[in-house]
Order: sequence, then structure tokens, then C-alpha cells
Amino acid sequence: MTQRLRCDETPAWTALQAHYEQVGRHFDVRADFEHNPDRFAQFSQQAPHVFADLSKNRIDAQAEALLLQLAEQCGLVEHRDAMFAGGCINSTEHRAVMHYLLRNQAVAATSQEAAAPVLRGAVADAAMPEVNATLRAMLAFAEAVRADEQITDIVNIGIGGSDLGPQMAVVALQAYAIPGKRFHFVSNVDGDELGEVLTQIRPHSTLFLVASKTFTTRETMTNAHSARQWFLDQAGPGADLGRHFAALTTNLEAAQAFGIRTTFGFRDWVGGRYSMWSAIGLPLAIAIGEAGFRALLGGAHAMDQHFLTAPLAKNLPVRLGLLDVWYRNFHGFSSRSVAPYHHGLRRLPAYLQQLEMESNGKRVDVHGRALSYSTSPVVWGEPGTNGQHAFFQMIHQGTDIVPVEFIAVREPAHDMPGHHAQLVANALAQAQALLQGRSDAGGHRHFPGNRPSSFFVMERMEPVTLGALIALYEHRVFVSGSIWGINSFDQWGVELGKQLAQDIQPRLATGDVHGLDPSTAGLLRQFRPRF
Ligand SMILES: O=P(O)(O)OC[C@H]1O[C@](O)(CO)[C@@H](O)[C@@H]1O
Repeated sequence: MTQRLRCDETPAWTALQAHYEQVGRHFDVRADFEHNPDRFAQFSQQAPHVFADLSKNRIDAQAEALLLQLAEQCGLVEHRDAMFAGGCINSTEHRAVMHYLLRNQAVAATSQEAAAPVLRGAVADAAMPEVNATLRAMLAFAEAVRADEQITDIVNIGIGGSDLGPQMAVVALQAYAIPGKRFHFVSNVDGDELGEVLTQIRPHSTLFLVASKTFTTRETMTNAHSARQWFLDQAGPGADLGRHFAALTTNLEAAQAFGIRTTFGFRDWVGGRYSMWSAIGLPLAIAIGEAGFRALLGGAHAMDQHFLTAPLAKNLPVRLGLLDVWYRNFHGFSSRSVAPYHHGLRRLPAYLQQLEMESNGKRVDVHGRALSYSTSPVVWGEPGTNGQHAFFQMIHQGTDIVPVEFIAVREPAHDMPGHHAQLVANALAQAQALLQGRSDAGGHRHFPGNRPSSFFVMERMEPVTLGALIALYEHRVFVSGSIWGINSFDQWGVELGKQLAQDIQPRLATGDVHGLDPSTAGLLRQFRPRF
């Protein structure tokens, strides 16, 4: 990997620090709206399927210009192009990062057209035949399951990226889901979760999907083995495990050894949290069918094209990623709240927590050198309007500034009179209140205002728009991670806890506390009589 300038060593970083001290620290968005009639136009844009208004953020044209210089001086374009050329940018795992190839097709692609990818080049040309063959096989299987009236319940067993993406999308696209089938997602090793699902299903009408990139994740394997045992016990003699289990994994051998004969694979260049476009998306494909799944891929691909080709100043993932850097490193904001004003997007905050914090929660750069600046903010949220009646108090009047991201659609999927207008009015009003504040009352009733927010608008919640929205988030995370000079595609931070759990589990049975710190030893004794 070529040595790039670290972001805090660039002239643009120094200029941004000076600009923050002179202007940014006291920048009042309301005053800028008064002086600058073009502010809304300057800081809003239409990207594929997503309109974004960033004008309520604490950013001015000069800050954005300096951030674009920062991007240039940090080699953002070269890094992006290296990813799209199949370069080994996940350097700590020696892997390329090419999940975008999984959606390398135009929105209207049929299965024939999909054979002609839009992104070309040696790497894409080499990978696409296998990508398309797997996609076709997986979608054919999805269609067969959809047509199989005997199968009423689909149970996805997976965790992290093998759960959050497909679950978020199945929930979001409920209006497009095939009637007569129920979708369950089991991720936690807490037996309560699997146990609850097992009380709702019958073996002969259930399809279990064991989703695990590695097919070694302990939680998933424990749940899969328990599900298999339950199936064999319940189905009795002649139970056809092969008909009722399928695996979605890069480790086809391990899946076969488990006794599964229907497997759908993908390559190691698809990271777990970037895998909903791969075979990991099978539950979603069963829910929304081939046409829906292809539309989802097409929407994401449209965003890929935008990220690849739009000038940086009008490139939405770039603008968002740079805004994240501005807020995190210069304003010092440590969290961002996501407020989807759409009931279907209620799992989006959980999905984004993994996408953003597992990708960019790093304290060393790609060369392993400790960083002297902050990286990933905490990402959190709840759907509106619920959040308004819970934590928005803190966002309006608390001591910390929390940028909020509103997401709303123009067309609802329901036809309940009055609901959608009220929902949208609330989203607009919250963003307005955060900006304007209230100074006609003092003390407890005073709202300081000038609290930043972004607002995303989509036509409706449908496969193509969801695909574009998620790809937008993926690329935005890439942009901030790239500026920070970290590897957004590894996750070594999850390893230590996994290893220690393996050491502790047998100790729960034996009571051996040798070598443990006093707190862990004391806590282990709290559980001892149970094991
Ligand atoms: O799909 P797998 O291999 O079971 O991994 C599940 C999840 O575990 C992690 O590797 C780490 O927790 C995630 O990145 C991943 O999405």
C-alpha cells in the first residue's frame, strides 16, 4: 500500500482548524440563511433515489471547499478507484473489497441483461460470471420457496452482518413481502430467542437458513445445531433435513459437513456488514421475489455509479463523509442520531450501528500507527415520532450537540387518512425546531437552536430506493474511513471478547477462577451454583 499523507498532516487539515476557530466554532446556520439566499440550493442535492438537504448543518461554503481539499490531499479518489479496481484495500486481511460487484447491473436488468455488467474492467469481467450464476441460482431458489405453499416460515439464523442487513430490509419492505409467509431472525445465543421462534413454527412448514460468512461463528453454530436437533426431534423418522435447511456462506465445506446440501456462496471480498447484496440476502429475496431483489441491487448500483462518477462537490456520499469528519474532528461531536420517519426503517439504526462503528471504530491507521484524532462517532436512533417522546429532549436542550439525520418518504405504503401528513409534519417541525430554537421564553422553555440536522427524502420505501439508501451509507462510511486513513473493512476489535468467552465458558462448570481478575472471578462465582 502506498504511503498517503495522514489527514492531520495535510495543509487542508491545518486550514480547517483555523477556519473552525475563526468561523466554525460560532457559525450560526440561521444567520447564514439570512445572508445567503442560495444556502438551501448550495447544500441540498438530488442523488439517485435520495434527495438530501444538508443546509441545516453547521457548515459554510469555505468549510466545504477545505474539506474537498482535504479529500484531495488524502487521496480519496485514488482510494475509491483502488476499491473499484479490485485492489487489496482490506490490507490487514489481505482482501479486496468488491461488494459493489454483487449489484453490478442496471435497475431494469432482467436475468439476461444482468449478464452484461455495467462496471467493466479486468476484475469485474473475471468475477461477474460467478456473481451472476450465484445470483441466478439463489433467485431461482427464492422463487421456488415462494411458490411452495407448504413452506410458511423462513427462519434466518445468523448474527451481525448475517442478520442485520436482511432483517432490516425484510422489515423495511414488508409492503412488498409475499403474503402467507412469515420471516423470523434468530441471532442471539440467548436460547430465549430461538425458543420463542420454535414455539411459532412446525418442522414440515419451515425453511431454516443458516447464514454465516465463516460458518464458524459460535452463536450461529449453537443456534443452528439446536435448530437441527429440534427439527430432527419434531419431524420424526424420515425427516428430510436437506429440504428444510439451506446455508449462505463462503465456507461451503463446513455447511456440507453440517448436513446441508443446498448452499449459496460468496467470496471473501464481501465483508460481513456489506453482505446483504450476496447470498446473505436470500431471506429478502424470498420475501420480495426476483424482481424486487434485482430492483434493490439496481438502486444500489445507481448509487455506486454516482459515487464513482459525480464530481466530488456534488457527490452525496463524499459530502456526507466529509461532513462527518468536520463534525467529529473539528466540532468534536461524538455521536449522530438517525431518525427514520418510517416505521419500516425501525431496524435501520441497528444496521447502521454495525456498518459505521464496526467499520470505522478504529484507533490505528492502516499501517498500525496510533491515531491522534477521533474516528467513528456513536450512531444511534429510533424511528420518529417515537424518538420525539423519548430522547429528543436532550437533542433540543441538552448540553451536547447531536446532529440528527431525518429520513422520510413522500408516498406512504398505507392509506390511513391523515397519518402520513402528520408524520411528515413532525419530521419537518423537529428539524425546524432544532434549527430555529426559541428565544421568546427563558429558562426551562428556552431552545438554543442552531442544532444541526440533515434530511433525506425518498419517493417511497421500495426495493430500488432502499438499495440506493444503503449504498449511500456504505460509501459515506468509506469516505470518512478513507480520510481517517483507517481500514474500514476489518474488525479485529471483536476478537478478544470471543476468545475470552471460550476460556470462561468451561470455568462456569468447574468454578476455576485461577488467573482471572478479582472482578471477573467474583462475578463468575455469582453464576456458579447454576452450572
Ligand atoms: O457471518 P459470520 O461469519 O457468522 O460473522 C458474523 C459477524 O461476525 C463478525 O465477524 C464480527 O462480530 C461480523 O463482522 C460479522 O458480520
